[in-house]
Amino acid sequence: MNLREKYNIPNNAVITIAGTVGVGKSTMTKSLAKALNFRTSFEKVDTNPYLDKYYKDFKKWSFHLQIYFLAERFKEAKRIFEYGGGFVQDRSIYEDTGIFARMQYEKGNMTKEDYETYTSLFDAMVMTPFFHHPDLLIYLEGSFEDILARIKERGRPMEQETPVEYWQEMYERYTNWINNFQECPILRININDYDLYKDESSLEEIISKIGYILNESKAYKK
Ligand SMILES: Nc1ncnc2c1ncn2[C@@H]1O[C@H](COP(=O)(O)OP(=O)(O)O)[C@@H](O)[C@H]1O
Ligand SMILES: Nc1ncnc2c1ncn2[C@H]1C[C@H](O)[C@@H](COP(=O)(O)O)O1
Repeated sequence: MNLREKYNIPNNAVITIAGTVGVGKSTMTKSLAKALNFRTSFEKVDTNPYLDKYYKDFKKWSFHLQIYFLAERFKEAKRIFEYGGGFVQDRSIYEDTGIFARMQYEKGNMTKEDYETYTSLFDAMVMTPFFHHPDLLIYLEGSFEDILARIKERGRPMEQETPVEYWQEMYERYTNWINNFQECPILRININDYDLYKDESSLEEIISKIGYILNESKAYKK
């Protein structure tokens, strides 16, 4: 019996991994999908035509980048829908709107008109049949110092050159955002409580919690 069956996780479940930049979403997405035999949905970073430019000039590129991410997330939502679920997704669409777009608008790096265009496009997209809330959002959290160390260790040049205040503000926004998040069930995991590299059993513990929450929320929906 595999771990998905052992913990009674439906094979059409959609699990989204959320959390600030560098916290460990992609690493968790890969490990979890492998253990559950699910497909993965990743963000495009290396082939993103705006990301480098965005980090160099937020004001000029914020709107372009948000539209790009929104289009990508929508295509992924459609792909997940067409497969009928069974996915682990690296970052949710809610973070694009609730964290990044909002932050750049509030900092004056996106005009009111651009922000309204962006949010109306988002609202129209989530009304389509392709878009479903995830069955579970796993929120990865840790201390700001630990997360900053991971950004440094990963070493993407554009992120190294970004002032630490950007990461600090994002960290604080994430803390507020998750405390008010209500779109789907949440599992909060502290990055000090597992080690996917050295301790394989820590993933099973996470999967058992996922199974518990998914089955609880299923019972609640009945
Ligand atoms: N469980 C972990 N223990 C130690 N280092 C980790 C762990 N998960 C991720 N990392 C490291 O942290 C950095 C950021 O991880 P990544 O998964 O790319 O984060 P994200 O997708 O949230 O930006 C990478 O260098 C990765 O190797
Ligand atoms: N919606 C977004 N706006 C701005 N920047 C974003 C958005 N979504 C992701 N990003 C950036 C942050 C990182 O530099 C890369 C990849 O994110 P990660 O959290 O490392 O997976 O894209």
